[in-house]
Amino acid sequence: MTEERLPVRKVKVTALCELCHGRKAVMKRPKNLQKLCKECFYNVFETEIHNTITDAELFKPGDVVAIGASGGKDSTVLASVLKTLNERYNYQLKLVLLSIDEGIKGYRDDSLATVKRNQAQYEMPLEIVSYKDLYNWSMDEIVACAGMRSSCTYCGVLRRQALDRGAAKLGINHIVTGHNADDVAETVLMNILRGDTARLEKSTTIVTQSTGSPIRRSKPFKYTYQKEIVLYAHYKKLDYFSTECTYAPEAFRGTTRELLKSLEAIRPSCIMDIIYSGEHLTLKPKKKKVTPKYKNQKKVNDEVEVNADGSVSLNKEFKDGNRCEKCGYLSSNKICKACMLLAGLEMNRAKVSIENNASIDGAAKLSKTLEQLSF
Ligand SMILES: Nc1ncnc2c1ncn2[C@@H]1O[C@H](COP(=O)(O)OP(=O)(O)OP(=O)(O)O)[C@@H](O)[C@H]1O
Repeated sequence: MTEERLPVRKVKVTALCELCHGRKAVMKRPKNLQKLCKECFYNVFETEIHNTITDAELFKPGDVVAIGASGGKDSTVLASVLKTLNERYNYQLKLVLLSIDEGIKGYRDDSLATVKRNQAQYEMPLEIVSYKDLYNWSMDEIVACAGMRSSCTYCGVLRRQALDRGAAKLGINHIVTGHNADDVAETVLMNILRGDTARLEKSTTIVTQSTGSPIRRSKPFKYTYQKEIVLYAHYKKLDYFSTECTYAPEAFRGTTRELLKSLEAIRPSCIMDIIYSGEHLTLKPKKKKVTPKYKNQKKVNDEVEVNADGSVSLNKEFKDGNRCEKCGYLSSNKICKACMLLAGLEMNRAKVSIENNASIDGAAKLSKTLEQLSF
């Protein structure tokens, strides 16, 4: 996520807070340009998140909830606000920090140091799960093998499963993430621009769950502006890590983000308006699948269906609770997405190793390597 300058609009020193009418206003609230003092800002910011949580009935007393903690501003503010609300409204939650170490030198190692400090500051247990341990690949190795272009695709799929596995290891079935209103609006816009109606339908859902997984994910910041998260972290002096990921952000998302920022500058409410539009979109019912013309004509390849993302689904008898044939983790597909990507990487690594060996020792070494290959 692009790090931005502190989004405080200048307010005349004499202006009073429009909520308490007693204290001096120190900012114009990014969401609606209301002039507020610090205390009233904290209050509306936290109360809106509390309302999101209660309206969507995200938690129930006694829940153990894992906070996806990257050390960045969103998840750090999320940990801080959830701790505050849990105490203020007696949610009776047990909060745990769950971090994924993707293995990105100079980035994730530093941000994990922040999460470790947060662990002490917020008095929450911390679990760290690494790509290297789970998949035997770090992101640095993946990029060295597959290049920068698709790094976000690999990282997204692997992180999703890593978070699920980390939560499962702790016996937790609810993960909250710091995805905010800007992220949600950006996703709606991106799916409209791509004509991706299947994803568009789901892009504003506050609670999601992968097929086959018992673990729910939710976004308590669904209606929280990124600029307000930055302001809150700044005024509260929260300890967070603010460096960009070493690898390039997904190009199309980056462009959509810029578009959204330009729109927000002209009309701050457009972030909420896009989310509202996404929530109220009604899509045409999907066309029914074409069935074979003749009763006795058997569908070719009845057992297996290849999905748009390259993964393979079994026929309808393959139900939730099934496991990936390669890694054994829960998956509604025969081979889970992570294993599909990793298999592609292994093939690439083998290819690179063949090419390297060929240049050193020539054809004899190449045929020897080929004999050893098994996919
Ligand atoms: N390495 C990680 N470990 C645990 N959770 C993560 C990790 N990376 C991302 N997340 C979760 O996913 C959310 C969105 O991640 P994204 O990569 O979009 O970063 P971001 O918007 O900059 O968030 P943050 O400021 O929290 O880093 C984060 O707020 C966090 O809850």
